[in-house]
Amino acid sequence: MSSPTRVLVLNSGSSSVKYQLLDARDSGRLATGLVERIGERTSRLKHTPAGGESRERTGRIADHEAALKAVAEELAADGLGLDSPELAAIGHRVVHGGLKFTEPTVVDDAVLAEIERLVPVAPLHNPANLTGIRTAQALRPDLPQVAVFDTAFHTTMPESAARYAIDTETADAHRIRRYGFHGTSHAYVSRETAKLLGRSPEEVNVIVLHLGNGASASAVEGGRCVDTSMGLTPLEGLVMGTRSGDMDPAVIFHLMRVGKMSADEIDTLLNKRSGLIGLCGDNDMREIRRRVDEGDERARLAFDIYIHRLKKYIGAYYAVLGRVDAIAFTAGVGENAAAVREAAVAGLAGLGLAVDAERNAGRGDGPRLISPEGARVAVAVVPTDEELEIATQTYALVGKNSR
Ligand SMILES: Nc1ncnc2c1ncn2[C@@H]1O[C@H](COP(=O)(O)OP(=O)(O)O)[C@@H](O)[C@H]1O
Ligand SMILES: CC(=O)OP(=O)(O)O
Ligand SMILES: [Mg+2]
Repeated sequence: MSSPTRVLVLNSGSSSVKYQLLDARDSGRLATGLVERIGERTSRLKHTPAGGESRERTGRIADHEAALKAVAEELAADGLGLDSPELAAIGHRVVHGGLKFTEPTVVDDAVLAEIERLVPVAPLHNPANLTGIRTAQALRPDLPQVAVFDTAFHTTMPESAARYAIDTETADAHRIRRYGFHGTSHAYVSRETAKLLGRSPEEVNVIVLHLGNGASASAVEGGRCVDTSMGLTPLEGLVMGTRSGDMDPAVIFHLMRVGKMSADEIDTLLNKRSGLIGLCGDNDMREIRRRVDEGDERARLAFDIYIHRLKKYIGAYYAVLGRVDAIAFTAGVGENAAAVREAAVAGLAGLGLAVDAERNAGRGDGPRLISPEGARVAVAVVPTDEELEIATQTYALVGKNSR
């Protein structure tokens, strides 16, 4: 038999698991799916086999281990079970890899220990990633498990961008620096943007705006990341669905001293009850736009704060790069919310930035330009595909190791 070519990719979030089974030879998808609201009574698993009808399971799925077992059952029902000899590896998105992991890595006990050590700086993400890996190991102990790190793409940032201006000894003692996240997406989208322009990644400077529930911006110079908006943890930077992004760090001391809140309470406040949901009670951009259109003032202000921050990062990264060839909008909000894209570049004609209203309102599956004909800077919608990128990297590593 020829060597196996299929890769199962697991993207385990704090309360969700996204997965895809792909054939690495042709990037073809055999099945995709999502488990949402893990741990709640209203959990939902949606499984879609390639070319077939989607199936749904509802009802409580207690934890990530149960979620993965349910995923394995759904795959088995399509004859794509984890016991398949055609499976070459399982690829995992791991959010925090610190500075150690600059490349995709086959998981062993030392790698697991390092991911565990980084839990305090990625408390929403790394624990779920670990459970995903351990459950997959238990289901297929013979298969290579490959970790693909969100932080890897950002390890090229110069020290001037990566360091905070705090006491160096203290920073070094606690490994405090800016790591950046969503790197797999920033890498993929910046390359796809170059392709859209008909140029090689080395030739172009791109600002990537990854706007999902978590959101981050990056400045990519000739294919290398030179700055990004998330820092030690995925809390810094843009306004997000439930996270505050940038603010004066003294807000924390004030809440401790005057608000009598504990560190854990403030952590929860800033990570889970801030951002759009803290500002207006909704974190879904569709709902916020609907409310704005109805004249809701709180939703309007939340939207304006979100856009103001985004615009500041566009300006900052324009300055960091000096020359910008393209701005790429990606992830759930970036790919779908025309109103966000329009507002983010409104008034920036002086920087060569504009969107064409008709192009911006249009839809399409692949990467597309939304700037006017002949614009100095291309503005584009470039769908991200973290799962495909993880599968490609996983297969490249496993293939290399087996040769
Ligand atoms: N049609 C749409 N219009 C506006 N926003 C959308 C649309 N579809 C999805 N979104 C936004 O995308 C977000 C999810 O993005 P996604 O990249 O899937 O996030 P994550 O990977 O962090 O879960 C949702 O919270 C929602 O606000
Ligand atoms: C790192 C991060 O914020 O990831 P997500 O957007 O999936 O929450
Ligand atoms: Mg995401």
